[in-house]
Amino acid sequence: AELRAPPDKIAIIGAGIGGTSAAYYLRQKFGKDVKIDLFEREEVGGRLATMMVQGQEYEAGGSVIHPLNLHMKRFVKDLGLSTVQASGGLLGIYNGEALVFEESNWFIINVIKLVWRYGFQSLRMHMWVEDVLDKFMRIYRYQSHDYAFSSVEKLLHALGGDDFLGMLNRTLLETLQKAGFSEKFLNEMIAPVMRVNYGQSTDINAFVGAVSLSCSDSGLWAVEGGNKLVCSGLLQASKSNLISGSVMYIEEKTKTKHTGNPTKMYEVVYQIGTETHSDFYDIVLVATPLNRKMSNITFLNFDPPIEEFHQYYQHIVTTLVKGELNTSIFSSRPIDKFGLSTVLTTDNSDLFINSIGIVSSVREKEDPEPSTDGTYVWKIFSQETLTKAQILKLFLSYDYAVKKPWLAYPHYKPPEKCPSIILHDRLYYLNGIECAASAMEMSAIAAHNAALLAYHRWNGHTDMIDQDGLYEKLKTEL
Ligand SMILES: Cc1cc2nc3c(=O)[nH]c(=O)nc-3n(C[C@H](O)[C@H](O)[C@H](O)COP(=O)(O)OP(=O)(O)OC[C@H]3O[C@@H](n4cnc5c(N)ncnc54)[C@H](O)[C@@H]3O)c2cc1C
Ligand SMILES: CC(C)=CCC/C(C)=C/CC/C(C)=C/CSC[C@H](N)C(=O)O
Repeated sequence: AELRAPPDKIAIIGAGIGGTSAAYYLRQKFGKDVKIDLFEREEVGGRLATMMVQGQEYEAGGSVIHPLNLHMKRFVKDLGLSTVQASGGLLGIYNGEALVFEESNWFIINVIKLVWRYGFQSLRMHMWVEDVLDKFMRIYRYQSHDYAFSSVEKLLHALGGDDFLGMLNRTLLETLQKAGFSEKFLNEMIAPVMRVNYGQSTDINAFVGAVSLSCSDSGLWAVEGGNKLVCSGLLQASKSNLISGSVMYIEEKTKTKHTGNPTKMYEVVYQIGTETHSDFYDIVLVATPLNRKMSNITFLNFDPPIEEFHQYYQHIVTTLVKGELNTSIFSSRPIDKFGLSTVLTTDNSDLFINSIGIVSSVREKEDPEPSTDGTYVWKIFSQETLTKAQILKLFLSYDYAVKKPWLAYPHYKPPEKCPSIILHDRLYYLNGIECAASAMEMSAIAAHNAALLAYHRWNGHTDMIDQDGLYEKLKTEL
């Protein structure tokens, strides 16, 4: 197909995994001559961030990556980074009175325990998640053939039709109830996984529920040295220009280019310290959640106006504590026989935490060495900031407790209506995909899609956008 001259300048707002992977894909599509500016007002990495304590670094935000997250896998390979395993250790589930489930070191014992308590529901649940993941994986084939989608809904529909898209409109609870799962299994096994991963219960949409349950698969991994290294690596590999400033306004204006032609461009107004600057761009990608609390970007004088997004993001606190766990909260067994390295909680546990688990530093290849003094570094997720009294309830003694609050991911409340990807002619929004599910891979998928969409729309390749029947069409192609 005919190609128009590439754009001169592209702006990306936000240098998290979404923004940096967008830079990477835009460079692949538009070539070396396009100037790409990447705006970041805090740290490169965004919600991929580490906390440094006593000379050791730990993941504080996005920490685990699924073995089938193929974009993340590809980035790590292309950037020459190394991986570490991100799961391990034994898991327990606490309901406020007792541990209702305790994992054993022996696979067969776990199977017997699960079948004894829940019949074959655990197996059926894995099959349900696998079915969702199978359809989800179709996106990689579509994207490798350069197909793009103009909305999150169209993207999800292309993966598995009405039923797949319909998962956004149903809660996980109603979906699994309809599929015959028992109240006991939902309360004791499913809700705790939703609490640790998304700070909510089974009231979230069924798609993000499946994504969350996929975290129970084996083979979860992380990037050695910290997941945020992917972002700095992509920034460098894409040869983009990092502008450490905060974007305040975006406005469409007519500019006369060097060719002498009046051209519609976007003026991006940003602040570095107390100084205000501005620059003009042909294409703009917004790679941060658009709401007042998280990005505070105003779209000036657009006709029709660009809608304001009010999606509420879940407040979650990550706390790292080095100390000796007060195991008597969870179990009457002697402390040296506790053996669990993660405890999840049920909705009615009446405990002030969602989860607690031993963490390894970002450089540890294996599980932490057995401790000689009974102390480990524990990562706690809670809805609110933990008080000293609460920490003292959880630990017999502790060396330190460091906290990081997040507006972590959307508060899911199906039916979900996802924000538009195309905000204006050449102005794109990536983070609407989080209304389906928030995860590193989801941002990378949104970034690839936005780069393809921007490229095809720039060149007028409408046949590469929102194609029906892609699955059937690509079945016979390599
Ligand atoms: C505690 C926690 C645990 C998580 N665990 C996992 C996990 O284990 N696995 C997983 O896959 N996902 C996990 N996630 C989700 C995952 O981290 C996010 O989905 C993903 O990192 C989002 O990336 P992003 O680039 O889209 O957004 P962000 O990382 O939020 O990036 C947006 C960037 O834009 C910048 N910005 C905002 N406004 C402006 C402005 N006006 N001007 C300039 N810059 C601006 C911000 O500073 C930020 O750096 C977790 C998230 C949290 C918070
Ligand atoms: C997108 C697909 C198919 C899979 C992604 C699965 C995945 C890794 C989801 C992560 C969900 C999430 C927000 C987890 C937060 S907590 C993670 C972990 N338990 C921790 O201790 O940090």
